[in-house]
Amino acid sequence: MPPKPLDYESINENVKKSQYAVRGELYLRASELQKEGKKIIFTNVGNPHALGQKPLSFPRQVVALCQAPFLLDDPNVGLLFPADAIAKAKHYLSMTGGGLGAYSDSRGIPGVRKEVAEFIQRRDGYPSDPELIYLTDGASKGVMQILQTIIGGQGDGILVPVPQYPLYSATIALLGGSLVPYYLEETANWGLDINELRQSVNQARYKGITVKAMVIINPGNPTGQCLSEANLREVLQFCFEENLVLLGDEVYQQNIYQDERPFVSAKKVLMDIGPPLSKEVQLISFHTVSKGYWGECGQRGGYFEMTNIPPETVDQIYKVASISLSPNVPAQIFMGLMVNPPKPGDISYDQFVRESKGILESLRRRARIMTDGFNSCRNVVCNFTEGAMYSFPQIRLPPRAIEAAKQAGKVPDVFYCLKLLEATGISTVPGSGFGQKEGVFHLRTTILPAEEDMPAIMDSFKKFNDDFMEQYED
Ligand SMILES: Cc1ncc(COP(=O)(O)O)c(CN[C@@H]2CONC2=O)c1O
Repeated sequence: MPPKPLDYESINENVKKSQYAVRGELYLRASELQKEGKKIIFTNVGNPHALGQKPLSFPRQVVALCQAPFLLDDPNVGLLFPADAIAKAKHYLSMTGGGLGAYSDSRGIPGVRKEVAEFIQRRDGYPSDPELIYLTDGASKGVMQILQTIIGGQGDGILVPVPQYPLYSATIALLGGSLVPYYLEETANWGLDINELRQSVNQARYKGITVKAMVIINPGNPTGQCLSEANLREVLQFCFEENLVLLGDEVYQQNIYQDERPFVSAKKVLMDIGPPLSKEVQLISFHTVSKGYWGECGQRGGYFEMTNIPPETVDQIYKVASISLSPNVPAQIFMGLMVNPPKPGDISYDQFVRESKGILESLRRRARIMTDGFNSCRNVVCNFTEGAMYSFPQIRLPPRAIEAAKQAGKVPDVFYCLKLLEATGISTVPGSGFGQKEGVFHLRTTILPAEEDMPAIMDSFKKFNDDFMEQYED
């Protein structure tokens, strides 16, 4: 009997090649332990609401009214919802062709795309065209669609930072393309070195790979570094010289925990540079409602903006977007609300600022608590989380621990993270899931556990780690 079409040996080899560690072996083991009744702290995913963060009130009020427009006809609606939420709900409902249950335009609701363009203009000080902004089911789907547009086969290479967020490595594998790594320098606070970039591109070309794009994740995941304007100018100049499209993953642009390097978009720096680059360099910028102080991961709202992309290519991207009919409509409203939040003088403005500021200030404190906690541990060093939502400490494993991992048939940092999980219930992602230099080991955790729980979590980690090092050190 020949293998059936969906027998393992029959399925697409690219599917088998793709890996996504954020919900990989550690997550699966943690889920098993949870089922057995062990208390697990899931810090593997940047999923703020799953770790207790409360949603912002205003967006939920607006979307609740959009989901249940009959409430707007209730004479008591004003007793439960502020007037500006009611007005906003009517504003978005008027944009949908039939409410949240109807498909929207495959590129997203034009009115929301216009609000995204206006946000980008306010942020960067340069024009943004709503026709070149597509709303997507989370930034993930936008990234996947653009990579699909670029990668035609094994010969097409994508420059990806290492450590990287495995959406990129997994999607490149799925599409049968080639990942071309450029290593971030941990000792330079995960700095990006143009010479390293050039070397990676040359090595790839030597192997016959056509490097077509470069990914930057700014702020970084898992590394948390924020790129300076100078870094971005170097990167854009590099893309211009090497004929690369720049994919600017900027989903953490609201998550900034230091004042030295505030977020600046690749779009703004490109426009600041001026011609020829500002007219020539192709740039796709991504954003989401999943991060920042919104953390609305489950809503699945995102966008990408296209800069210097030829109309005939935009038409192809539109055609492919049409295959999926419509991005999810409630999430488009969340996106509209994110880029166009309550303004000074609005009834909900004070509450919105209080809630959002509170979340961001707490994240900044938690970034510091976690970094300092890791740096107080034996054989652990950790760069400060300048941005994003993660801490990525280096774990200096003694040779006997590496040997024990080998005996257990595990990659060293997987071995360490499994021991950590079993001992403390802290569920992390091994650094090997993000890529790292040979012989250097890390783990990624989020800075999302509740602030009041953070000291106890760090104490629990320190006890485990120092006992582990005691056990395996010579
Ligand atoms: C750099 C980066 N880009 C895109 C995404 C996708 O976001 P959407 O929710 O908009 O699709 C994530 C999600 N971060 C994952 C999710 O949680 N932990 C992570 O590392 C991310 O970290």
